[in-house]
Amino acid sequence: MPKTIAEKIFESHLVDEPFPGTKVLRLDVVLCHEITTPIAIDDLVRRNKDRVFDSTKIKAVIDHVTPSKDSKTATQAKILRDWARRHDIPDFFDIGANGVCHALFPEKGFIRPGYTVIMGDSHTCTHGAFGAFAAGIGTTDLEVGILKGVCAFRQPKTIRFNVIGQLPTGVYAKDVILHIIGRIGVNGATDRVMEFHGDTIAAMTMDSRMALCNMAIEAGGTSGICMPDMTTVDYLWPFISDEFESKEAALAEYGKWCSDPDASYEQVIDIDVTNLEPTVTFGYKPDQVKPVTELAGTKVDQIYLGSCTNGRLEDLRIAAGILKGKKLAPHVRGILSPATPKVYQEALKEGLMEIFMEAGFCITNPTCGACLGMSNGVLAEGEVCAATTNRNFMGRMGKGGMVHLMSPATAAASAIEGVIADPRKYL
Ligand SMILES: CC(C)[C@H](C(=O)O)[C@@H](O)C(=O)O
Ligand code: SF4
Repeated sequence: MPKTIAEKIFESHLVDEPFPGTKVLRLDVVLCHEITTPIAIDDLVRRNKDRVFDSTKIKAVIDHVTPSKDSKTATQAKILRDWARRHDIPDFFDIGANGVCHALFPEKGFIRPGYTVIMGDSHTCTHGAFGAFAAGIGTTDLEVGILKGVCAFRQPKTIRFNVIGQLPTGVYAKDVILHIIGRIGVNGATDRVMEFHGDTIAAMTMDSRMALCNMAIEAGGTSGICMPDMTTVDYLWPFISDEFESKEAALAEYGKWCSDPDASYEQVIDIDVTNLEPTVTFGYKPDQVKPVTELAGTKVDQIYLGSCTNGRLEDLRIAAGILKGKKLAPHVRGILSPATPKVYQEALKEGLMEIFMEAGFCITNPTCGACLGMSNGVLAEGEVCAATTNRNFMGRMGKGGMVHLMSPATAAASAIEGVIADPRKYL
């Protein structure tokens, strides 16, 4: 019987089916950060179950608030740090080596096609860019995952998105996903896998595919998934070259995880991007989107470049390309949080950081930072931020603050003008 990628992954990882439709899957990796994991750790300790199923399959990072800003966040970091040391978790990333989880873990080669991945974080769907089934889960599931290396899921239904056409100049993966969310709504894919196909996706880099899959959850999606292809293999090659004789051999193996051409879907949605415009949110829900031309001129106080959506090297290159030789508008603050130390270093080497600094940006260490309004750029009441992040909920970046989600290009153009601006005139 033809199968979708999620069906193949479910079948190959099935451990138990305690109730019809509820599948207990073996986990390939359990990812952890310092906001949600300490709650699970404390509970496991309290119940005398302070164990881990396999320390090599657990990856942990302090990323949300780092360096810690107060006693509470310092304690959260300490609980995670002590736990990682206690259990000899080899892949633990502390200050100096840390970065935003959904950028750092793929960059380290921890995610592979066909994997099952969980994390106590809603943007875990990002990792589906590699052809993995990756889902954000709650504390109880995280505890079970840490302890037993399994997680129970309902067999998800899949919505297939056929994305076709060449992206116009100034239009990126972020615009595509904002457009999709705008079209199907914040509940449009609730409890569904969002499968991305088509020549537009095939032409995307892994950085772009991660930006795309990252926001599946903003439409309610459990996981966003792209089919593994040569782009996936190229990205992973430094980590897998010992396992395969050639890239073609790796592709042959990973290609097994692609959905069968005649697999059945709950829904198929066709998206032609040929005439897509740079897209920006205007409200407090990620599905409230408009073409940038309709929002151009909206005054902003802060520009934020970063996050697990758009804090990768490709994003910094795009923004720097627009900002080169230009300055921030006088009334605007610019904050850049590179997603990982590697992104930071590469951007330095390429001269991108100089461009940002010359433009007047403040560059922070790699962190979630302002994205969730906990540090490094919280907005004051009534302030407006043009952000490359993924959530515009009321108060997300600070009480009474307003967030407009957009691509790094649109954010860079807005930085120059001090109002939401169309990036196409700079390209
Ligand atoms: C802190 C964490 C639980 C949260 C999430 O799961 O999404 C955060 O990453 C966010 O983006 O709001
Ligand atoms: S960058 Fe933002 S959205 Fe991503 S994990 Fe961190 S807080 Fe959540």
